[in-house]
Amino acid sequence: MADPAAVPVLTIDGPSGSGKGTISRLVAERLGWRLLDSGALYRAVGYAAGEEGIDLSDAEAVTRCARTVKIRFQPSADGGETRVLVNGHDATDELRTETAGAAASAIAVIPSVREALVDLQHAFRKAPGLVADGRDMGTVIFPDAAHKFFLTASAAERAKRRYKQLKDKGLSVTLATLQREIEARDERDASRPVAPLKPAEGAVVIDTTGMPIDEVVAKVFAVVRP
Ligand SMILES: Nc1ncnc2c1ncn2[C@@H]1O[C@H](COP(=O)(O)OP(=O)(O)O)[C@@H](O)[C@H]1O
Ligand SMILES: Nc1ccn([C@H]2C[C@H](O)[C@@H](COP(=O)(O)OP(=O)(O)O)O2)c(=O)n1
Repeated sequence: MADPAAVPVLTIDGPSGSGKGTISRLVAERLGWRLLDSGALYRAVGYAAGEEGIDLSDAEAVTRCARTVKIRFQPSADGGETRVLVNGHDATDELRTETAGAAASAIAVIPSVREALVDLQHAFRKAPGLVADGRDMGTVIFPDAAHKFFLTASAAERAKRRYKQLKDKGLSVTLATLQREIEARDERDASRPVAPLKPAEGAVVIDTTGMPIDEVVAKVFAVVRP
């Protein structure tokens, strides 16, 4: 079997709404590489735990859930959004809400939950390459990645982006609440002792405030040069 460590990885970390998912998808498409949306795994565990009636601060029960939950990414038949199946149920719509983001952030502070998801994340590393998006892709999960990026943008701009995204999907949200939730999540993700949100050593930091998506992609490819 080919050595997974020989498969190139490009990591894109950053806070909520910085554009990680969008940029990762575009970069992976252009390189013809696989994609790992690690945030979806944490969201899925938070969701599955909630479905089982588990208190999200019960580290033991949430860890058991993280070890047993079945998460499957299913490309949509019409080329649209990838569906996320959690224990066989299509939970894509539930997972995109800010409630699911907050639940993911809450269970992500539990070290044994993070450990339970490591092998699953490493399994995405398959030829010809992987683009991995999250909080600790460059620092913890793929420290040997060839290219590491960290996207940021002002909290106000990230809240505006998320507001538009959720409104477009028909969800009822307010800008002020979203900005508060995003700032609370930033604070928790960046201050936790294990795998906190921070740029990996040597990561290229891109402040995307006021920068169009194609320009961010161009900045990535200025470094990667396919
Ligand atoms: N540079 C950008 N300028 C404007 N909008 C952006 C930019 N990057 C992403 N977006 C939009 O912001 C929203 C959140 O982006 P997303 O990629 O989901 O962020 P993240 O994965 O970091 O939470 C999406 O609707 C996306 O289209
Ligand atoms: N690699 C990761 C990815 C996500 N998390 C946690 C922390 C985040 O607030 C939640 C949700 O992450 P996700 O990337 O889906 O959220 P955003 O799209 O950035 O809003 O999961 C993590 O701890 N480590």
